[in-house]
Amino acid sequence: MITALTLSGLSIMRGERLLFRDLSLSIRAGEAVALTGANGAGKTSLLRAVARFIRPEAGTIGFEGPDGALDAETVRGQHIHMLGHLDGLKGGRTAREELAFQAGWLGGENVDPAVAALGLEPLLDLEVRKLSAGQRRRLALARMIAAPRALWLLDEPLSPLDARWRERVGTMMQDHLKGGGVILAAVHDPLPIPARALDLGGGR
Ligand SMILES: Nc1ncnc2c1ncn2[C@@H]1O[C@H](COP(=O)(O)OP(=O)(O)OP(=O)(O)O)[C@@H](O)[C@H]1O
Repeated sequence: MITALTLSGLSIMRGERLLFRDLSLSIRAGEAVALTGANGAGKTSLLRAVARFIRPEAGTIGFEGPDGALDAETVRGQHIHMLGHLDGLKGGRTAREELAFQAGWLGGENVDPAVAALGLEPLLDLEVRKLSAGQRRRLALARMIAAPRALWLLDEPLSPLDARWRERVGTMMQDHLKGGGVILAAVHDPLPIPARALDLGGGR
């Protein structure tokens, strides 16, 4: 469990460009933050820094659990789901195989609740490469139900979803928060749940 995520004095560079500097934020269990900003402002880069895929130029990213500070590598290995806009799925597997693989790799055992929550039953025998963008996104989201983890880092999670699935995934997010989860989501459209806004401003 993560009780708080704290960013202090964070600066991130990509290439030669400083995307933002001196960013501070604290998110507690049960809270969602909607990260906004223009194209290129650094939303994805911030999510990737929290997931430890890239190193900040300055500042710290800290995680707390019920017994105090959590080691960042443990957090990355056990407590984070990162959902990028490319979904991270293998095209040649069936949806059933891919979900079983991803859930198993992340330590999830029973995929049935995830299949039901994301309405995947009719899609399970299709190859991932044959799924539509919204169907792929639902498959990608299913791993977060199949292998529960506290911190959801979501990059434009709802963008390919139709109105019905936006609403259902909104309910999933709300359930995650009620269970003590934390959500940091990069968005261009408002999230369908109460969320604090953090605007990274102009990009290029
Ligand atoms: N690997 C990289 N090397 C150099 N520059 C990069 C790299 N990845 C991203 N950038 C640059 O960093 C800046 C921020 O990119 P990022 O993807 O974080 O923006 P974003 O706010 O998520 O944008 P969008 O709304 O378009 O998704 C962009 O100008 C991009 O070109």
